[in-house]
Amino acid sequence: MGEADHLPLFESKAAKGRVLFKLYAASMVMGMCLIFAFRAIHAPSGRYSWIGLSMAEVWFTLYWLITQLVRWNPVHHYTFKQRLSHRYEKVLPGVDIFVCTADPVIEPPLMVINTVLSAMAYDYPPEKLNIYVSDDGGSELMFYALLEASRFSKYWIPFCKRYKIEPRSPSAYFAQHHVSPITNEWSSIKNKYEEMKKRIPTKLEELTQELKNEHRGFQEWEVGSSKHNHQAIVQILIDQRDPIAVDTQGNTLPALVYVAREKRPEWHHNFKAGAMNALIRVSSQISNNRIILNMDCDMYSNNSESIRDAMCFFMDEQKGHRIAFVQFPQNFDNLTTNDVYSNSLRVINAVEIGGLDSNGGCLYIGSGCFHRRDTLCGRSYSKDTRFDWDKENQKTMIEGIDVLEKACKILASCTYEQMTQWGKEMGLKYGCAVEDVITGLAIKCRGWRSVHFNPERKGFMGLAPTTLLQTLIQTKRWAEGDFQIFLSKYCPLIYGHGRIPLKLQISYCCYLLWALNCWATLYYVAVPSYCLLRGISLFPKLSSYWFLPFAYVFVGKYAYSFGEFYWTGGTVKGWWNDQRMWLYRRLTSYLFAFSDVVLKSMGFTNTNFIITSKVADEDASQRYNREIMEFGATSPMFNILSTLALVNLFSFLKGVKWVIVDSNTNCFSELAAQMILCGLIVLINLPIYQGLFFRKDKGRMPSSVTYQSTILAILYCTLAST
Ligand SMILES: O=c1ccn([C@@H]2O[C@H](COP(=O)(O)OP(=O)(O)O[C@H]3O[C@H](CO)[C@@H](O)[C@H](O)[C@H]3O)[C@@H](O)[C@H]2O)c(=O)[nH]1
Ligand SMILES: [Mn+2]
Repeated sequence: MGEADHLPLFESKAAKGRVLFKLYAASMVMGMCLIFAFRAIHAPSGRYSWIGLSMAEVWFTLYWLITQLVRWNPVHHYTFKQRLSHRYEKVLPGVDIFVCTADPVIEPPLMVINTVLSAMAYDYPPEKLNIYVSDDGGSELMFYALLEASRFSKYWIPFCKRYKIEPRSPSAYFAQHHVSPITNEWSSIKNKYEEMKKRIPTKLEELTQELKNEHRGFQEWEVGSSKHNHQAIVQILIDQRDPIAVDTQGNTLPALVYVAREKRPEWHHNFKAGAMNALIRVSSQISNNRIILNMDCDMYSNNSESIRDAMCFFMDEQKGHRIAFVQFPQNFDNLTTNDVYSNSLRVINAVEIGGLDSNGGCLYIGSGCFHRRDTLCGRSYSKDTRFDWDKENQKTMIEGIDVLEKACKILASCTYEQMTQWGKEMGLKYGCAVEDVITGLAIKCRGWRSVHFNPERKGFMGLAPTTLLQTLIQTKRWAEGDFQIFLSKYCPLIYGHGRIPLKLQISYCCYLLWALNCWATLYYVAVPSYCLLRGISLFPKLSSYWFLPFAYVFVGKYAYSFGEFYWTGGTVKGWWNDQRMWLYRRLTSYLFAFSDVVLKSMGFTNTNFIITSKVADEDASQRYNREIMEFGATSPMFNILSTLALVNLFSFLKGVKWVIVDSNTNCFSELAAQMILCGLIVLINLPIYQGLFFRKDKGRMPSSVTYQSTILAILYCTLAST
């Protein structure tokens, strides 16, 4: 072994500028202490609004402290893929790639096969890749699309590899490269893609018997079977042992397997976690690769080297044996310039998760995560854990394809998990809306570490929701799942005690306590405006020294958040939108998440998983591209947002009237802070007023919401003024 053989396969660097950050944090803490001193010294006796506000401030401070811990010492990792290839090219482990889809209408098969094709074209020995598609929609349309993809891959993979193109999802590639750089072959492959697109039916009626005759697999769909009621279907579309399973250059193709686990109305299917567990079992029968990559159907591979990146972590001689999973950030390619719904997860990806990583291991957040199979299946870490990568452990199949498929069907049946540890100690955990976060936490509590890897060229690109309601519902699912974990036996502060570092336990709370944020925020939005109407002052006078800490903390917090957002590549307007969305999320998603968790713990509701739609109608997507906020649906969430926006508008106007019309400057000085607060809330809510009163398009606020919230707001204000 030469000198070079001892160099690590990855290195980690701490972020710079930490001293400045720590000074800033210390000064903020001082500011906050002064605020509490003011609250204590000036507390008017028996005023509940004051006590409430103080409590809200205590909460904000506690939560802010957690967010600082998450920012304390972020690390970034860098991989050395050449060293990997130099040392291990021959013994690179096989990878099973899981793609989950659940509904052919809101997750169009064409999108799914683009994800599949991008996975098949990874820069990795193709004989070591196995792609498994889990179709919870149990749809023949999906199956047909996959059949087409298996044929197209014969052309697509050699094309990708010869010209080293990126990204390797055909639709994303052609969208980014309008003009051909490589003429002839480029046009021919593009034509093939377009033809394939035309052949894939979008409606079941278009799937003719003639098309179905192309593959024996269609016989698996029994008469009367539906999304929620059908037998297990496992079809190996590309069998690597088959001599014809080669691309146009004669290279082996990655294996491709279609799986629709059995669904019966009387059996709970446990959403994505259930699908993943079925895939873990089915794949163990077919390829049993040691590394598993999970991709959501809407998230294609944007970087053909990601598998090699992940291997640099797993195969590192020094630290690799303890790493259970490598999570790539989730990036989105359908965001608008200023990201109206703040879906980019910009700061979370660039700052927070790296911080969690240094505090003991990042979160598992679903799509874009590489796992070791055994850790996902419940194995605990022990000091002697060592992996022998040289030992070839890919399964060599001897069974015929029919026998294999039959065996797999049993593994994908409803009854298989009965009386087993699946969903508990094995595989992904059930019963939580964020199966990923809870599973990742449990893995870390078994002694493993994890890595967050955020390379220059993004690893995965997905679709973010494109309407306000979809965004809020998605956030609600996340906040609900997270809060559920906090209240469960897996609460990191208890379950993690002695198992993971304390700073990681607390860091987890940054997300697990999202839902609780609703109360303090709701209070801050609803009560100061109420008191403004009554003429009750809740903050120090403008001329008082006590005003300074408030101003400092407020400006400091937002200036910092702006800097962070801007330096991680956001725009000014994007930051403003981000602030608005945080407010809306707290006022609606978190509130509903909180209530649902409480109701669930009392046994009134069940965990649900509302799948985010990946399609939007023409009209709505035009508005999305123009960054016009989309309301256009009735939802109690909109009622809350509109009512609060109006309440603040009325209070602000009343305050302005005092100052300007009545020239009551004394009153201004007393209530200035509240007026500023209301004024800012009004400013940030401009899109709501537009949606309520000024817009004519289909995306405006439904008139029922307008009426209801106006009446409510007027009632609230009348109550305050009397
Ligand atoms: O019954 C179900 C429901 C969903 N899915 C799949 O789960 C994935 C995620 O669903 P989506 O509606 O796109 O949710 P997102 O909020 O975008 O997903 C994020 O949040 C989820 C947890 O809430 C994680 O599982 C995901 O990996 C993460 O990207 C999709 O591929 C779905 O097809 C299933 O396979 N079966
Ligand atoms: Mn998604």
